[in-house]
Amino acid sequence: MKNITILGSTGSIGTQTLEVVRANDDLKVIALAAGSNIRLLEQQIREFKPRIACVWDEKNAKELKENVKDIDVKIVSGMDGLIECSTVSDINIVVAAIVGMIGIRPTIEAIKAGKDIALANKETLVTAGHIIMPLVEEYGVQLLPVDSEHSAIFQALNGEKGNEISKIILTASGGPFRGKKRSELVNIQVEDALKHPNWAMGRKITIDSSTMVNKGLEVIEAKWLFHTPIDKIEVVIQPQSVIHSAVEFLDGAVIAQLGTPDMRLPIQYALYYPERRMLSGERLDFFKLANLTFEKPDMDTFSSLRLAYEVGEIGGSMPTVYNAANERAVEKFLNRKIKYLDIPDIIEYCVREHKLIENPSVEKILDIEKTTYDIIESKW
Ligand SMILES: NC(=O)C1=CN([C@@H]2O[C@H](COP(=O)(O)OP(=O)(O)OC[C@H]3O[C@@H](n4cnc5c(N)ncnc54)[C@H](OP(=O)(O)O)[C@@H]3O)[C@@H](O)[C@H]2O)C=CC1
Ligand SMILES: CC(=O)[C@@H](O)[C@H](O)COP(=O)(O)O
Ligand SMILES: [Mn+2]
Repeated sequence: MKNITILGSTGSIGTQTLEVVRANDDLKVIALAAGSNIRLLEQQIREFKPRIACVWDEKNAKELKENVKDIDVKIVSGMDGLIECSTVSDINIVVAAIVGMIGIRPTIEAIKAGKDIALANKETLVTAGHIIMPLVEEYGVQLLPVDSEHSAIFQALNGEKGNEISKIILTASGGPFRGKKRSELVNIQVEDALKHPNWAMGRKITIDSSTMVNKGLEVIEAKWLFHTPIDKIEVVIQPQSVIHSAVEFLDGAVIAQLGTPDMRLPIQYALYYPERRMLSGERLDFFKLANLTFEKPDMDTFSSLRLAYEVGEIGGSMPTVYNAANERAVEKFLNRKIKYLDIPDIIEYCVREHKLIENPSVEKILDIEKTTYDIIESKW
C-alpha cells in the first residue's frame, strides 16, 4: 500500500490523480488540500476518506468542518495546514499539484520529512531549485516529475541523471496563437487564450501556454531536474503534442516518449516509479497520425520564452521575479484588469528593474515575490 497526500486535489492535476487512485486499490489517500473549492473537497473527503483535509482560509475551513461533521476527518487551514498534510508520518509520497509559489514551503517541508515528491508544481522548482535539489540529495528522497515534458525526459533517461546527455529536446505545442505575430495579439481576450489546442488544464497554466511562459518555466524546471545547462535545452514546437519531449545522447541517439495527451500517464508513472502499471485510455495509433510536424519557436512574438532563457542562465533571484511577475500578471489578465500583451511587458519590466540576489533563501524568495507584486500593483 502506498499512502499519498495530494496538495491541490480540486484542480486539474489533483482530480486526475484521484482518477489514478480510483483505478488502483493499493493507493490510499491520507491527506487532501485545496484552495477554496470546499464543495468538491467535501465530495472527495466522502469518497476517499482522508484523515486530514486542508483549505486555505479559516472561514472555508469552518464551513467544511460543519459540513463533514459526520465523518472522522481533521480539517486544517492555511500554511500550517498545508505543511501538516505534507508531513503526515505514514505517507510515502506527496503529489505537489498546487498552482503557484504557495507550493514552495509544503514541498520543502515534505522533503525534510523524508517524503518522495511527485512534482507538478513547476513554480516551486523554478524559484527555489537551488534549495530543493540539494535537499532532495540530503534527505535521500525521490523527486519525480509530473509535468508531461519532464516525465517524458525522465522516461527517456530511464531515471538516470544523464551525464551522457548531449541535449534535451523540450517540446511545446505553441499554444493557441502559434504562427501569429505580436500585432495580431493586441486584442486577445481571456476566452481566446484559454483555448489550448491539445490539453485541458487549469486556467493559469493554460494562459502560460498561450504566452509560452509555460515553456520558459519548463526550460528552468528541466535545468534543475536533469542537472543540465540551459544552453543544452532546446525548445521545439511539436503542434500535435504527441512527442512529449526527447533526449539526444552523446552518440547522436535520440530517445523520445510519445503518447496521447493524457496527464494520468505521467501522474501514475511518478506514483509507481520505477514500475509501470496498466492505464486505461486511448492508445497512440501510428496509422491514424496524419503527420508529426516541427517548428522553431518564434521568440520575437513570444519574447517571454527568450527572457526565460536569460533569467534561467543568470539564476539566483531572477527566475523568482520572472515567475512572480507572471503569476500576478496572469491573475490580472484573468480578472480582465490588464490586456493580454501586458503580461510579457510586465514580466520584462520587473526582471529589468530587479537587482540580482545570489542564492536567495526561502524567506528572501517570498520577500521578492511580495516586492514584485507591489511593483506591479503600483504601475498597472
Ligand atoms: N493541468 C496540467 O495538465 C498540468 C499542470 N501542471 C502544473 O501543476 C500545477 C497545478 O496545475 P493545475 O492542476 O492545472 O491547476 P488548477 O488551477 O486546476 O488547480 C490548482 C489547485 O491548487 C489549489 N490551490 C490554489 N491555491 C491554493 C492554496 N492557497 N492552498 C491550497 N491549495 C490551493 C486549487 O484549489 P481550489 O481550486 O480549491 O481553489 C486547486 O486544487 C501548476 O503548477 C501547473 O503548472 C504541470 C503540467 C500539466
Ligand atoms: C500537459 C503539460 O505538461 C503542459 O505543460 C503542456 O505541455 C502545455 O502545453 P504547451 O506545450 O502548449 O506549453
Ligand atoms: Mn508541461
